[in-house]
Amino acid sequence: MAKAAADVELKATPPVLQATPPAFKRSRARRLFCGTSYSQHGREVLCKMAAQVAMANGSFGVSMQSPVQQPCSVSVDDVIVTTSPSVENHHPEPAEEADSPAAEMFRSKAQPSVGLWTSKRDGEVLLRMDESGIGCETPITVHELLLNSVSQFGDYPALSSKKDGRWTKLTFKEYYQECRGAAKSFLKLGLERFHGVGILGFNSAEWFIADIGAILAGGFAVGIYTTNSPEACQYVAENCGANIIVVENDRQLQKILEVKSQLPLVKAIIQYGEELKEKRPNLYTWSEFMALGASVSDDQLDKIIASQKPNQCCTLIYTSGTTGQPKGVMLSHDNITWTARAGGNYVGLSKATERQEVVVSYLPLSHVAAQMIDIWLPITFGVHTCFAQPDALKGTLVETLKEVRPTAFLGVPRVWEKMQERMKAAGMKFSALKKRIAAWAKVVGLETNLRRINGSDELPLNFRLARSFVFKKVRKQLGLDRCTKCYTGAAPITRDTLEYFLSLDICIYELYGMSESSGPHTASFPSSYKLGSSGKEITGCRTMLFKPDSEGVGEICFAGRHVFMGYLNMEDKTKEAIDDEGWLHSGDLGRHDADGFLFITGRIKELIITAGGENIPPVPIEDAIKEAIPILSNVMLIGDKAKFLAMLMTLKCMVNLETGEPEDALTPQAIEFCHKLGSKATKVSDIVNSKDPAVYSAIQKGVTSVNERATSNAQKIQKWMLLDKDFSIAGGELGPTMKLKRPVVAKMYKQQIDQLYSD
Ligand SMILES: Nc1ncnc2c1ncn2[C@@H]1O[C@H](COP(=O)(O)OP(=O)(O)OP(=O)(O)O)[C@@H](O)[C@H]1O
Repeated sequence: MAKAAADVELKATPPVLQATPPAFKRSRARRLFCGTSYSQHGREVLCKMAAQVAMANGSFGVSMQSPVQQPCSVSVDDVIVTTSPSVENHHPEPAEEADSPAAEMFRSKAQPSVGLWTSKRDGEVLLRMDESGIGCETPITVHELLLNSVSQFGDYPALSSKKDGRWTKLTFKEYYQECRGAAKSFLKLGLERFHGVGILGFNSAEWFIADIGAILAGGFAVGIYTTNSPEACQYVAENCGANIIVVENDRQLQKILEVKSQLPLVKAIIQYGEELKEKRPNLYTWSEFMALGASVSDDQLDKIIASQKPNQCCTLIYTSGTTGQPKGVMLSHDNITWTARAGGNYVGLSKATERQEVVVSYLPLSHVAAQMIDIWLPITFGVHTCFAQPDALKGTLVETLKEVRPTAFLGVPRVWEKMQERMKAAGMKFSALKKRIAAWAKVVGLETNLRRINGSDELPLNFRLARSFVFKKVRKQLGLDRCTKCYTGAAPITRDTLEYFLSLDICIYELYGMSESSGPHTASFPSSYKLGSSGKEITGCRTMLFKPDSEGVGEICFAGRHVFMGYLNMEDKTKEAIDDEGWLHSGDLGRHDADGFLFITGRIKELIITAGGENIPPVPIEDAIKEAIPILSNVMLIGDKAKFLAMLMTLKCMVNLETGEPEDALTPQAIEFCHKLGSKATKVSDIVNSKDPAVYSAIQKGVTSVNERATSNAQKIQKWMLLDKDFSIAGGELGPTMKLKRPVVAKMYKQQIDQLYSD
């Protein structure tokens, strides 16, 4: 039996117990813990954890004595745990003998001091270990997570893809082998340690395999938004030091080729989704790429895998830039593996061995939410991921949902809103009788579900009837008939949309978090739900409301093992995000209710501060306007440093399914709205060019009704303008998760805004 050792260093600084595995000491691939503990119990936990990691590295039969206060040795059957009082005093001893190549790697990577954050690509951080519970579980790497997954779910289906009308699937075992294969090929192509593999394309098995392959090969997995311009792709590729770019198709390839001459570090491009239109040096098809790794040995790859540490970066998530230049959010192995475990446990995901969950992968994978839901939770819990078609968001998503019938589904608010709009439009075509039944069912559905949220478990007869004859059919038509976990996240959702789905007996649970928290921070689920709240912290995560006002609203700050490592190459931005005590400042405003539910009330970065000095969060006003005037698609409140508030508005119009561009034709729902007012308009231009009196006065009426409810005069909308084109991702006004890019809109429509304030 191999002897192993782990060192534990302790420092008496409240409030968190931190530990960072591993560095290297003495003759074997041992791991070092730098811990901060403020209690005897904390020290015990730290020692236990060190022992666990030592065990994971090949030592068995651990038993422990209680650790003592000062520098000490805790003798363990196979593990020697040494404790000493200060992290700063630690200097790793040089290796005496190099008995494994992994040891060699560890030695060269040992850092004299590590903190809670870093902005260096090869940096390490202290892990924010808890004293007990899930927060003190042994940190693992992505590779260790994969091995766990293979041993538990090896033969279960992991990934299913539909091509030319046929589904093909990979089991967890096969998936793992494919990832290893991709890792070898990346090494062959010259992927360097802590350098990026940029992945630019729609969700597919190849996307996942490239992502994980990049990590196993010691690089960074870096999703690039498919909506990025060539320059935005260049920014990300340059920032992460990409050696390799993986693209889906010729359209994405052309973007990279356009900027390739300015990316000297890029050594190869791989295209996975369609055949190459032309051959070029260093351009590979997916199968050519996968074949390259044949000459790389398992041993070579295993050495690199063995050198990886849970507290090192493996993934970069680039923020979508709704508030400025995108930042590379560095996520460590532990950020990903711990958050997936903690988040999945919290919302009650079942393991494949009990009941296999199924999800549909369609949201942009460069976003942290999609990576968590589609890649990391599935690997942790053995979830089966099925890929939607590339035109999912242009209309085919529901077809895939109907076919796959997922058990869990995450939609960003805009996805739920679009579903709501389509269902309303379809409802308009119902016969009078069907319309009456639907209206009755929705009233019953909402009333009953609101009562159930407030604790009632009564299911009255009318509700049961509505469920049998209406709700079940609706769920089936949406492909959500098996789905017990419907989520929204990534942006605020309106109460109107939540209530609409609740009236159809679909309760949408909220996830709240950010890239910097590896995805989720709070979540709601059936027994922990309040309408309009984003739930409570995932077990092991903590919230602090910074500088709360008289109503208890303060900046939401996070702590826990989900907090990111830092922004790549952006030390100042990192220091702005993580304060001296280690709290991550989200920039969001929120309050807790008496039961501990978090309500998000706005974003500091979005606050409008009028010339009169009043702070106004725009979202509640915008939501109220959209609810009062259903023909509106997008609205943006403006008035920063101005004397009064004004609003830009767009109308609901059809979208070109190919380009995603908004068209001039109004949606059937918008046309119906106009007809009810006596307007014959069928196009956006009909309304805007003629300032259609019926529509304009209906909008003014809605604005006036919202103004009447305003808490102060400063919160009233004094002027508004209808734009002749809806906002869109293609147009640049919306981010990839369909979040409004306020600074971009302000710039694009400067002339119109100036006009509002000059008249
Ligand atoms: N459930 C939710 N309700 C309301 N807002 C949410 C929710 N989930 C996430 N958000 C918002 O999204 C933000 C995190 O977004 P993310 O990390 O994806 O950054 P981004 O939008 O891509 O980029 P940027 O930082 O440039 O805005 C949160 O800070 C919060 O404002």
